[in-house]
Amino acid sequence: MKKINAAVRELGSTLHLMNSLDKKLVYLMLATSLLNAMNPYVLIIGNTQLLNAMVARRFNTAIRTAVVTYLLVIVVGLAALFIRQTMLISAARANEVLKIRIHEAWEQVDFATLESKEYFSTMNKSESSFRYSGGVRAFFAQLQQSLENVLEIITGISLLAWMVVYRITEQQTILYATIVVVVGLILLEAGLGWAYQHLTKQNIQIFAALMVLEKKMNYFLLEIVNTYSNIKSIKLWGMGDLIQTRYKAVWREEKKQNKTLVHIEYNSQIVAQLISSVAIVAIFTLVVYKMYLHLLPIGNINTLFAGVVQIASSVSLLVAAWQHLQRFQNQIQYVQQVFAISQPPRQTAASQPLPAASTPLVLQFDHVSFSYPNRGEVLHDVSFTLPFKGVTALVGENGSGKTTLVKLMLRLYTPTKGTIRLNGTNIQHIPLAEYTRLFSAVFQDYEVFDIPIDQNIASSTTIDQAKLAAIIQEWGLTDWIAHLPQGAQTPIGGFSGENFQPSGGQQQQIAIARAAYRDSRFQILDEPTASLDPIHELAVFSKIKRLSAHKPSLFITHRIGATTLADQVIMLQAGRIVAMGAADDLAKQSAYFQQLWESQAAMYNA
Ligand SMILES: Nc1ncnc2c1ncn2[C@@H]1O[C@H](COP(=O)(O)OP(=O)(O)OP(=O)(O)O)[C@@H](O)[C@H]1O
Repeated sequence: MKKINAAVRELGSTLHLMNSLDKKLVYLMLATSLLNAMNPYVLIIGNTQLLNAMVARRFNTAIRTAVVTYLLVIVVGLAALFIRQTMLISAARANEVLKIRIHEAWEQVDFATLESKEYFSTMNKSESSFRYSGGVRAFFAQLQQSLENVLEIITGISLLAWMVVYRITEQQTILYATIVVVVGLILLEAGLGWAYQHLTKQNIQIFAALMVLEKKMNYFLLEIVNTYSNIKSIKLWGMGDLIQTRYKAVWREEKKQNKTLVHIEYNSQIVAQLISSVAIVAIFTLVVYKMYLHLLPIGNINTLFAGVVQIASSVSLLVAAWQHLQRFQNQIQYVQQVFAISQPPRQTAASQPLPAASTPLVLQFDHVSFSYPNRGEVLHDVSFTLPFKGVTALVGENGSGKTTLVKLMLRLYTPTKGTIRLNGTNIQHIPLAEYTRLFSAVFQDYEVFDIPIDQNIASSTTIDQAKLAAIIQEWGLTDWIAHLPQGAQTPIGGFSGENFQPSGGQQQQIAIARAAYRDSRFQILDEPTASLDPIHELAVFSKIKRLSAHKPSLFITHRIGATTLADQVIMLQAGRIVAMGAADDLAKQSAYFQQLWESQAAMYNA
């Protein structure tokens, strides 16, 4: 029941979306279905009357019936054709309108609110869903076909049911035979209905799998062979076969899924034919038997034959149309998701202001745990207090959770358990943009963008030139920036055609300068010296110390020696805090600190 409710709700929301594209589409679809479903039965009933009149030798009535019937069929047929064509033309236009809306939704997405790259895969999927489902035109064509078939089946069954039930009580044998046939049919049809539903589910799953395969192919085409550094590695390391084999496997899988799809559609048709033919044979026998007993006029044999043929063909068409419609339903959800993400997030009533600029700030982790999706917990029940003052070093082995902890602090992720508070207020209740401005953070995977260097540093097109010059000077960027054709205004990368590619170390310097430029209250540096040479590394460490007099900082480091620059040290091991305090104290008290110190000292002495 829940599933049916969900399917009806989804269909309702798709119809709502379609209706917003063109209001007359739904009416055109209803009118076409109604007229098309009417026509076969006008013909069947007209022919039956004609036959009955001929058998009774009432020729004038027969001629009148024939003229009225065929005129009606022609008029209804032409009207249905005209309305259907109008519907398809409107649907084609609505399809373009929907595409434009999807692109507008992409345009409106506020990048700052996105949490993962999943959104971009939703964007891709919303495009592919069009290719796979055939778009608005296909949706209305299938919906109209389904509705028409349902109406035809209902009318056909009503006619047959009438013939079965008519004068049923006049003979005991026909009464019992009818009861037995109807009960048997209900049971059999329930079983066949279940089998059909199962096949439809498989059909939809294959389409979902095909979309995943498409995403993999896109990954290959857009992210692997479209990146020069990858092609370079493929050539240098002779990895062509290795990578290509992997993607040939995707093609193979796609071929396999398509074959299964053909198989399922074939089986669905068999089940559908069984659904209609078993019932038809049983009812046919009953009705012919009634005619033999003179309980029905012989002319009605036409209604019987034609009704049966009509139901059988409607069931077969409905099977195909229904499965298409279900696929469409399944895929249009990506479009709905894109629309949902492009809506501006609603401000919660519980939104709390930041503490006043002069108030000292304290961040408090209270029993915080975190798991990445599809992964076990990587941080376990972490509690500590971090005042925004002095220099804090966060130390731990690879994968111990240092970066994750900092990302939670910055609200790039939300804790799966526990709470992070700023001066007592849950940070989730503070408006995100205001909260984020408290920090300037540089990560290992720092990003510089295809815009001029000065805008990269200022994170804006409005630049305080004096401040910029001081920071460039202070952080040692002057040497190489001075040699560029447009100095600090030189754009980075190929987007602007300049194609200036800063080295890894230069990119990191830009990222650090960006952090220094921002008037934040706290500075976070994730492994700030990882790609710097020893001379720059030493300079950065001593500057962190100097700058921290004005701006409190937290830096993540593997270099245990660098902890001597910090006022306090937090040590993480396998997602738990194992020690916290001044470096001198930890050197005496923490076995883990001593162990790291000794292993690194041995490495430098060697
Ligand atoms: N996006 C992600 N999805 C799944 N697991 C992740 C993700 N990012 C990190 N992890 C895992 O979480 C654990 C902690 O990673 P994290 O990057 O926080 O460690 P770290 O201490 O900063 O490591 P390193 O010193 O190597 O940078 C690791 O086991 C890592 O593999």
